[in-house]
Amino acid sequence: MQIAAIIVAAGRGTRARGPLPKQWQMIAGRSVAAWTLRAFQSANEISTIVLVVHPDDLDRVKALPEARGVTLVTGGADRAASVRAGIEALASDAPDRVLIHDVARPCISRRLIADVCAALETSPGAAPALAVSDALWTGADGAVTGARSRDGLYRAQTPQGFHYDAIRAAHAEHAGGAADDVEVALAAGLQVAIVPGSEDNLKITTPGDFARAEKLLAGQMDIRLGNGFDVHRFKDGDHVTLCGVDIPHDRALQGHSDADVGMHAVTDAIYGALAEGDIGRHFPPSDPQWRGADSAIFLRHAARLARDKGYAISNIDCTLICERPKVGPHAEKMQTVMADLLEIDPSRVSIKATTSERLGFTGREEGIAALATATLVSP
Ligand SMILES: Nc1ccn([C@@H]2O[C@H](COP(=O)(O)OP(=O)(O)OP(=O)(O)O)[C@@H](O)[C@H]2O)c(=O)n1
Ligand SMILES: C[C@](O)(CO)[C@H](O)COP(=O)(O)O
Repeated sequence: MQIAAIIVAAGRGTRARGPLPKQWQMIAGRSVAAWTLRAFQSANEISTIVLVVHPDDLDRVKALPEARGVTLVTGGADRAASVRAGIEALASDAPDRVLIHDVARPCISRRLIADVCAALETSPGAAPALAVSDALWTGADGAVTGARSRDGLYRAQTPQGFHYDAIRAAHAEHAGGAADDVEVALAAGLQVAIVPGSEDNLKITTPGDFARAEKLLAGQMDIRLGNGFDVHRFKDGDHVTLCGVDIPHDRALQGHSDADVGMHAVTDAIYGALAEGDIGRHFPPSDPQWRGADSAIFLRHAARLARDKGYAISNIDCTLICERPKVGPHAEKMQTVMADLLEIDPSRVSIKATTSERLGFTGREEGIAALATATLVSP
């Protein structure tokens, strides 16, 4: 079952005001768009993300680490046109289902995404909403002119989910002017199930909404720190592999796998932050299938585990401790290789080295040690 998410972000946020469109303004340490993307990136159900942006924002979005791996599409003159652009971008490799979400709802929870996906098992459309709980009036010129029943009235939220082919056809037929995709679906005769929404899933619309969203996101944030330490002794050989880079040397490192001591320390730091033990627990040295294994397997596994548990890797810092070989000339390549395996921006990966002033086992060149720290952030 392929479920895609379309995040519409091509609006100008005029009601929210501010120096930038609301999706590029910062709350709780990152942009509104980054928070929204992260929520969908950490949802296990979602396989593809399309971000629909304004043409003026393309450079800004390309510089956003959270936009890595996301399909970018330029939007249209109104929300519906932007949604259609997102839907058409998926057509060549059509998903089974699609969730359409406002970028301006950054406090969306993984729970709500999962609930909408689950409701699509039995309905061609599903969307979160909250029953209206205040009394409803009509008014004119600052005075109440009447009362209305609130029975059966709901406040609509996003993500609004649909079977892909059905919502694509519904949007293609619609004359325009719909407030949301549920309205488009209803016009095409699709049934839409109501999923209980959340007061926290607010849409940033006016300036006061930023503070409410900031409070919710700052409160939700779970920051985890892990450390890793590893040592491998030298043996005869002609190169060492450090942080995924082969470096010619007059010795090699001994180990059950490829003995990439730096990659092992980083992998253990991630497992540590997740309280998930260490490499030995996930890839027992007693198991012959890991003999000589490429350590990238271990690192990818740890990074995927972090994502599956809803964490983004915020940064990695690794120190290699050896007299030789010199790490400096290879550090940039190591940074790129590690960032690629971790699926994060290279600016979030630090690889450095030190000698131990010829003291101890590293000083006597009996082996290489590595020490790493990983910071994971949720949501
Ligand atoms: N041409 C448009 C207009 C809106 N949207 C998106 O639709 C969502 C809901 O719209 P709204 O909250 O009204 O955002 P803006 O149009 O940006 O705000 P405003 O109406 O205050 O200018 C937002 O995520 C917005 O970026 C879009 O993708 N393309
Ligand atoms: C889609 C929506 O968020 C559902 O509540 C809403 O209709 C968007 O309205 P806007 O006027 O475009 O902000």
